[in-house]
Amino acid sequence: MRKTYHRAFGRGGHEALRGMDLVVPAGSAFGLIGPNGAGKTTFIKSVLGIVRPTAGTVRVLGGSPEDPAIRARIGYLPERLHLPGTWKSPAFLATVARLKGLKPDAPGLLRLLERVGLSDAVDRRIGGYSKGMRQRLGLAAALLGDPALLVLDEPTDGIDPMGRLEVRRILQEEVRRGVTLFLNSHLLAETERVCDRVAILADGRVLREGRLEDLARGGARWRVRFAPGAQASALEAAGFVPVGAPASESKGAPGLLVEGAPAEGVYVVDAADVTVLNAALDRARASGALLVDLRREGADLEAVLLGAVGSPGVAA
Ligand SMILES: Nc1ncnc2c1ncn2[C@@H]1O[C@H](COP(=O)(O)OP(=O)(O)OP(=O)(O)O)[C@@H](O)[C@H]1O
Repeated sequence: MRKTYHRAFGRGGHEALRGMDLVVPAGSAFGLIGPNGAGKTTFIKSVLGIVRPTAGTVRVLGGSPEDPAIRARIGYLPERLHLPGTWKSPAFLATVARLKGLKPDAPGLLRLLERVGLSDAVDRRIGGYSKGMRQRLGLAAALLGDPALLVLDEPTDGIDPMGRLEVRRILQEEVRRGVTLFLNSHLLAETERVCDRVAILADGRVLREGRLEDLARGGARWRVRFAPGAQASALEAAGFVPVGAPASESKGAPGLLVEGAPAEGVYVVDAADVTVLNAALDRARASGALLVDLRREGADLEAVLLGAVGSPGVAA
């Protein structure tokens, strides 16, 4: 898909999307990340039929984003929310429900407001709401009618950490319900916690796309620290490789290259799943070793993003 914004009264234009190709599997929690100006909002607006691609096609929920029946199954929280300041939230939600072709049901709307943590604010005018409260109201509007697809552009913008936790809980509930979640957030920790797939967009193109496990977490390698006194030979026989040891010296895991400064009691082990990991730990414990710390090796999403788009100076 391509999108060029044409300049008024001028020639040429700005290519916001330059051949973007992306499939979001149904039922996934999909995160779109990338630097400012990458084209994320343009892509979201194309998916929603708000912006028409210059070239290419968008299919959403098996149909066209311009089909009202398809649009009715999408919940959208825009990046910039425009809310009627003199209204109260139940009236606002009732109007959004009507616009979505739903019959507003007052107790249902109050339950929804309670779900997003706004039950104490139903009698106040929206104009007096904080940024976080406005975002929560926007989320409630997006959730109206139990959409099959939730498209959220910076949903936790302006929300405090406790509020973010609440929003995350709601999004996780929705994903468990079978909703497809499409999230654009500059808070990478947010994307990491909520999403199972991620695409990195830069300069109008998808640079990387895949399961978060595969992109970010390095998957199979674990770093383990044992209490002083553990028998190194027994640990190596159990598959643990001391950090800093050249691979050739490793008996337990041939081919495993372990970089880093040698640190007493610190080892890595490759284990494809938790059963293999626990079997290795059982072998270590059987030799008398005591586990002190265990963490998965691998880059976080920030490192993956920087690796894909280069340094911030280059990426901007
Ligand atoms: N209506 C428009 N007219 C002209 N250019 C636009 C328009 N909307 C976006 N652009 C340009 O298209 C490019 C992509 O913008 P877009 O808002 O999609 O990026 P983004 O990844 O969402 O950025 P951010 O993270 O800053 O919100 C930018 O260079 C932007 O200036």
